[in-house]
Amino acid sequence: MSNTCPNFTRKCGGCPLLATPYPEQLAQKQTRLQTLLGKFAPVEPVQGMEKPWHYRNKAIASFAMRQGKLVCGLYAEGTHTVLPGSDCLLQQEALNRTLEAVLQAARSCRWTAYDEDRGTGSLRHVVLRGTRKGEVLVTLVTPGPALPGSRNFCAALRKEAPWVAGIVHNINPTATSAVLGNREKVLYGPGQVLDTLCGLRFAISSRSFYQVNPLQTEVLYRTAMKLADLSGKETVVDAYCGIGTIGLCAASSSGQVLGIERNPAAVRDAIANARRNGVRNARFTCADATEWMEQAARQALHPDVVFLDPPRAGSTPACIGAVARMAPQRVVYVSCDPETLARDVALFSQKGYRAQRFVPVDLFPHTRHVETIVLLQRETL
Ligand SMILES: C[S@@+](CC[C@H](N)C(=O)[O-])C[C@H]1O[C@@H](n2cnc3c(N)ncnc32)[C@H](O)[C@@H]1O
Repeated sequence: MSNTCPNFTRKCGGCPLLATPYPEQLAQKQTRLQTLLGKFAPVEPVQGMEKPWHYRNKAIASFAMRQGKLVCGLYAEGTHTVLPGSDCLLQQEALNRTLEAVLQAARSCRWTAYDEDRGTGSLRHVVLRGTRKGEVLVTLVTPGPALPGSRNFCAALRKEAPWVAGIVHNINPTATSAVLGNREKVLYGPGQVLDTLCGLRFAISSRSFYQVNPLQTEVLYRTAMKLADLSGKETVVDAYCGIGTIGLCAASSSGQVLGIERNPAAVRDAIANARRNGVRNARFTCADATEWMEQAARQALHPDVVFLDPPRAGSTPACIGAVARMAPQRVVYVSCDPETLARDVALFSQKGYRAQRFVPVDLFPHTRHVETIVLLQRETL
């Protein structure tokens, strides 16, 4: 497929590698990983996608006014200038169609874009979460709680886009770059959508972390399970667990799973996801991963396997130190940033954990990002 994205020349910045053939993108990622991680253990070939298009299940678009008309689209890179359009090559096609339908429904309600300087208008952003079945959760973000005509909006949107399974109104009065605020009101449906990963069903709400590429996430999680090599008896910690996906995938092959996550909405989703899937041996706690690990180490918890899947910034020296004091046989570290992974693997090796192999999975074609899993094995002294 050729680069036919109009925003590529207008520079939304979402896919900087679009002009590079996909095999060449994978080769570049491989070289970078080899340079950063090859000194610790073998780096396996990056597992790419057969069809690296329309994989993203999440879209964030912003509203603006152009010649008196409401428009919606991505920001031009590093700016707050909206590039109108809904034809992204990375987003699921259902999300592109939904963006167009949201815009039409908002125009039919005569809504206008929020103007930060004048404090006028109502619409800031729209966030879409899609499932593999093609259902979509729509979250409209406004600066205040008033959204007159929201019933008409829901009716118009549902008519245009019957696959929309939920509509949420999020209120974000802050002047920061955060898209979503803390207050929400469900306008239509259950306020979340259900997706299937590795045979389990997961509810996703607007504010929870959920991997953006479901096909490749299955490759990632299956690899993580293989590296964890669970026998059915182990105590497993899933740190930075989000909505519980990794821990719940591990639960049927573990004795017990303890999931740790800082975002309360994600923890609520994780608990509901365990119930939804009939998982009885998983518990989820809302806590900072470092604080939880330090306390667990003080209480002499001895997990057999620890999964770590931190955000881009990686884990912390204190968290890694506490994990090492608990002395699990295996640590399976899932990372979306090779630089912080290299830093943390070096820390683990000082604490007696040897990297066995790195398995990279390309969750983000046409971007510079790549996901990598490493198995760290405790060395016997
Ligand atoms: C890369 S996501 C991984 C989520 C999950 N494992 C998955 O595959 O969907 C990282 C998660 O860590 C959470 N997080 C970030 N900092 C944290 C911290 N200090 N303690 C606990 N959780 C944290 C985020 O809210 C997010 O859900």
